[in-house]
Amino acid sequence: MSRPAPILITGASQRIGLYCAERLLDEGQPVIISYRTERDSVKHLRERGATALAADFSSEAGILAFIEALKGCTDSLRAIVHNASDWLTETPGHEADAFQRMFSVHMLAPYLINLHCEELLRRSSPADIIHLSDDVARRGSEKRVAYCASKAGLDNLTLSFAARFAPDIKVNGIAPALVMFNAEDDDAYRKKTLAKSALGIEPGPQVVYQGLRYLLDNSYVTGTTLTLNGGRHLK
Ligand SMILES: NC(=O)C1=CN([C@@H]2O[C@H](COP(=O)(O)OP(=O)(O)OC[C@H]3O[C@@H](n4cnc5c(N)ncnc54)[C@H](OP(=O)(O)O)[C@@H]3O)[C@@H](O)[C@H]2O)C=CC1
Ligand SMILES: Nc1nc2c(c(=O)[nH]1)N=C([C@H](O)[C@@H](O)CO)CN2
Repeated sequence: MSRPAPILITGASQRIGLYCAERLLDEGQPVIISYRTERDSVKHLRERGATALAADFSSEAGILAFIEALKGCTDSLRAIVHNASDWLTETPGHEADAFQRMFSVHMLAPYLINLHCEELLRRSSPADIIHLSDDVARRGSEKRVAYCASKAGLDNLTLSFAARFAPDIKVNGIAPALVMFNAEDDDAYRKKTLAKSALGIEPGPQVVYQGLRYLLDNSYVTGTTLTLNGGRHLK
């Protein structure tokens, strides 16, 4: 039996992307990851048989260089998971740079990778694209205007690519609210953030993998963005 086509997860050197890559490898699914920072986790994924490609999506040139490297290591793809993300706040005097970075990582990279890798996906059946968005796109963010706008744009890419690539490639999104804190998050921030949802928990990355598994396994879902927000919209 031929080896299954690989699943690409971008930004998988840590946290949610790393967790999902590990779970897919546990199931015998070939995995390709992109990473920006060399970490022990990347070495570990290589040791488990994953292909790890360095990539910086903050520029068109960086995105196109990644696409070329990707095409050099596979002739098909089972799925693309656009997970890479920069959670920037705009610092005074650097607003335009932050906006351009957010646009590039969250919109230009998925856009160009989807367009350039369509044929790789069409060599697999079924085939999926999954965009990692953010529940905050639903209502806006006064603290992260550029980040939020770029995630809202990503949600719109889900709709457009779902229409363009149907019926051979399903295109969906996952829009979490809090999944996992960062180490530097202090107790006051953690308490305030947990209180924003009806369920009031930090669920961990497994809830994103459950959403990923659902979208990969379901033949009748496209153009949909799954909400994983603990009922934040109820508060
Ligand atoms: N964590 C959470 O609670 C939530 C997460 N999300 C979304 O889920 C996804 C995963 O979240 P999380 O695991 O916390 O993400 P991280 O903040 O850990 O970022 C994931 C990876 O993105 C990579 N990355 C950042 N900037 C660039 C760039 N310019 N080019 C290429 N890669 C880049 C980083 O690579 P490296 O480390 O190798 O430099 C990083 O490891 C993201 O899309 C996020 O927006 C949404 C809501 C809540
Ligand atoms: N790229 C990232 N995006 C987001 C992160 C993160 O750590 N990296 N974290 C969040 C928060 O958990 C937020 O949902 C609650 O404070 C959002 N996006």
